[in-house]
Amino acid sequence: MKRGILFVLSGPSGVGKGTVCAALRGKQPELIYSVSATTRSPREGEQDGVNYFFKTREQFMRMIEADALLEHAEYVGNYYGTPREFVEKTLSEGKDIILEIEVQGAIKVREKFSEGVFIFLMPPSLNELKQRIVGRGTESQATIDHRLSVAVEEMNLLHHYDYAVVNDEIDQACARIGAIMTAEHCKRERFLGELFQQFETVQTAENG
Ligand SMILES: Nc1nc2c(ncn2[C@@H]2O[C@H](COP(=O)(O)OP(=O)(O)O)[C@@H](O)[C@H]2O)c(=O)[nH]1
Ligand SMILES: Nc1ncnc2c1ncn2[C@@H]1O[C@H](COP(=O)(O)OP(=O)(O)O)[C@@H](O)[C@H]1O
Repeated sequence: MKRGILFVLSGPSGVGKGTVCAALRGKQPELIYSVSATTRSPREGEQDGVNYFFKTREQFMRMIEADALLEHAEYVGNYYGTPREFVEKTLSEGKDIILEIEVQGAIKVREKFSEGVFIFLMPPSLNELKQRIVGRGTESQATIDHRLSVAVEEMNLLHHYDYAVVNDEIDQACARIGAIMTAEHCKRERFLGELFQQFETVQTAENG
């Protein structure tokens, strides 16, 4: 059976990964989303099992020991990780999956899934990135400062990715990601091999 494609959407905090992913959900209903585990406390309105699987540090450490995470990373004082089994099951069922994760984790996933498609979401400018982190209003000033300094370092990791997408307007960013997904499907279409064989058979018969 044809395997699904693993897409990884990454980029600095505040660039709009969550917003773009939520918009993509509406536009690409067949795409499956990986729900991460985290030790971060839930924000208002976040639900366990929907936004994240919220774990204590002990529970998270047990998941690491049991090799239940495809990758994990510490980010601004909390742990985040991708549950392995769900990703592997989805891909083996021939469905595409998208991981919305920070850059260290994305680089670790690349080591295991070199055939994955890695997309780096870029802010239109550093100033706009600052505005988005502050404007979201979910973090304390100290966390905002920490996230901003991490974001500047994260921008240097762009070369690890297959594509860079600027998130200027949400709809446009989604359209660019949709175009990448279509192109990656075209690259991998296995039926093209069969089709080609049919032509070859006809050609051989005609020539013979
Ligand atoms: N490595 C890794 N990063 C993750 C995972 N899940 C979420 N993240 C990233 O962790 C960072 C912090 O996430 P969060 O606290 O929800 O804040 P926000 O995404 O910036 O609103 C973001 O860059 C997320 O994309 C994961 O499973 N693994
Ligand atoms: N294209 C955009 N234009 C303007 N604001 C945006 C855009 N994308 C995201 N935002 C805003 O930026 C803030 C950070 O977005 P979020 O999706 O939480 O980022 P991330 O998941 O990368 O940390 C949110 O307040 C969101 O509404």
